[in-house]
Amino acid sequence: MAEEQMQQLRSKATELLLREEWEEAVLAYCQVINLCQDQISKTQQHPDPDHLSKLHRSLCLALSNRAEARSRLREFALALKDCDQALKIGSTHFKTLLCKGKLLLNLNRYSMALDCFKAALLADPQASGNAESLNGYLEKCKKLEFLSRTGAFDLSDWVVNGYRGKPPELAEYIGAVQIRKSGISGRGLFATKNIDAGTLVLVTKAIATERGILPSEDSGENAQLVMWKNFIDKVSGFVTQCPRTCILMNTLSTGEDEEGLAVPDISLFRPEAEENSHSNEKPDMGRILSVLDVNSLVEDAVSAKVLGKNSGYYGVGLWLLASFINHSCSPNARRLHVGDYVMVHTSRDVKAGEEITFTYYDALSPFNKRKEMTKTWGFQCNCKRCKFEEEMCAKQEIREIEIGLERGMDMGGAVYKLEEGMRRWVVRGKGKGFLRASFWSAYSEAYGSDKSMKRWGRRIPAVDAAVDSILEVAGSDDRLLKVLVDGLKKSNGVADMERALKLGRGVYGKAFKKQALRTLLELGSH
Ligand SMILES: C[S@@+](CC[C@H](N)C(=O)[O-])C[C@H]1O[C@@H](n2cnc3c(N)ncnc32)[C@H](O)[C@@H]1O
Repeated sequence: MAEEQMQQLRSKATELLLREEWEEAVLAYCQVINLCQDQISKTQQHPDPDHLSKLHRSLCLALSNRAEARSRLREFALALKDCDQALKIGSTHFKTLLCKGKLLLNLNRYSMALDCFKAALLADPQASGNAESLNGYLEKCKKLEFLSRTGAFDLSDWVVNGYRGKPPELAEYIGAVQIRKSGISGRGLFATKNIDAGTLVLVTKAIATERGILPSEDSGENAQLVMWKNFIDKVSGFVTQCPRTCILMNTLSTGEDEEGLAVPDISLFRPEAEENSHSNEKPDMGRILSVLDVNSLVEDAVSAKVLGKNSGYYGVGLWLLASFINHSCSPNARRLHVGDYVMVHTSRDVKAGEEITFTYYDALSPFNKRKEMTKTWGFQCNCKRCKFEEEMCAKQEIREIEIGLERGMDMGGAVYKLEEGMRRWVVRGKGKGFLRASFWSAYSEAYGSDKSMKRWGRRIPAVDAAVDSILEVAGSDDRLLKVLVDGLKKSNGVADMERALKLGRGVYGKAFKKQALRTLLELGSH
């Protein structure tokens, strides 16, 4: 009687699994598992000595199938628990090892996933007819584990081929950085050694992203609200399913009392970090909302580039480790979005011990405008440039230039007035770069206008000198790059190509060979 019932339940569960009705399949397998466990506890009374091992086999398979269904529902933690329980019964159960490997791979735990796939191959060298896919997983794990260890990403072919096909496989990577207390606010990310411009400091996959095309009516505000709601749902769903993500989310700032926050060890964010699944940290919805408010990033921002399929969309996401990067108006890093990954690289040379920063808003704008923008972000910028410019911007001439620019003043004249002012106020070194960055729009317009250059060209600095001084304090930026690239195009590439490529590396990072970088800069292949 019980055997018949078991048979029926098993058939029903298998059918649901085959029909890919995952939620129903989970429920059906729960019944099979309960029945198996119940029978196992009563087996002493059974006449057939093989009965117990049969029941164990059934239980192992049911747990394995429930794990598969749960993994499709993205209930990763529960699926992993099922796998572990199944492997306790049959440590070489092929299907379970394969499922566990895939789950670990999904959670970016490459070495552990590799161990599972290797064990699966050992358990069944024919891979139950799945040899091709098992070998595929083994290769993928090895490659991702290598990338994660070395950071040797290369997106060149994909770029040169016009982003055709899927973006290349990326992996979690942490470069020469650590989390420390920051002089800017709370915690920040710091270089542990000297780093060249364009070097990757981290690559990480989003906890969740939400993308859409914003309609032009009401400037897409309603669509943005709907997206934001979907995004919150995705994040909270994932945090509820995955205890590790919950623990990591709880290390992020809510914007309140940042000075009192603990400094987590960066190794916590490494893919091979110990799982502390016994932790009973629970997601708190109010906290999640504040964390998202403070740490979410918009893909298409001034300090970012979006490559490939997601470039036509408005996208928002949460990338855990990137959330420790503070804003500076004198940034030294930028980010690149590829699929659900963010790649953060330095945009100028960085010294050991220096804080890694990018801009949350446009750093090539005047102090007062930046001050307004920080208000929408809910903080007051404490960076060195703001401290310097706060004093400078009290000067009457600077105010006059700001007002003049708003009223359509001749840009060459504005640049001349600022340069004269800096000479009189004895502004030196970085100070010049700071103020030129603030009024970059005037400089770029003046340099781009023949009329303006005819009148002011001899009295204002050469374009190279202005660009260099801004680069030194604000790192590479598209707009600085554009001036150089336009110059290169005008001179048919006779001008300094190496210099443009160096700047290009600051904007795009070093994951591109020369030819790909030229494609990105739209310079063809000279
Ligand atoms: C994404 S978090 C950056 C990491 C954060 N400092 C922490 O300890 O987790 C953003 C928050 O950091 C603070 N912050 C970032 N840049 C800042 C700056 N330049 N000046 C003042 N506060 C800043 C603000 O409180 C902001 O809401």
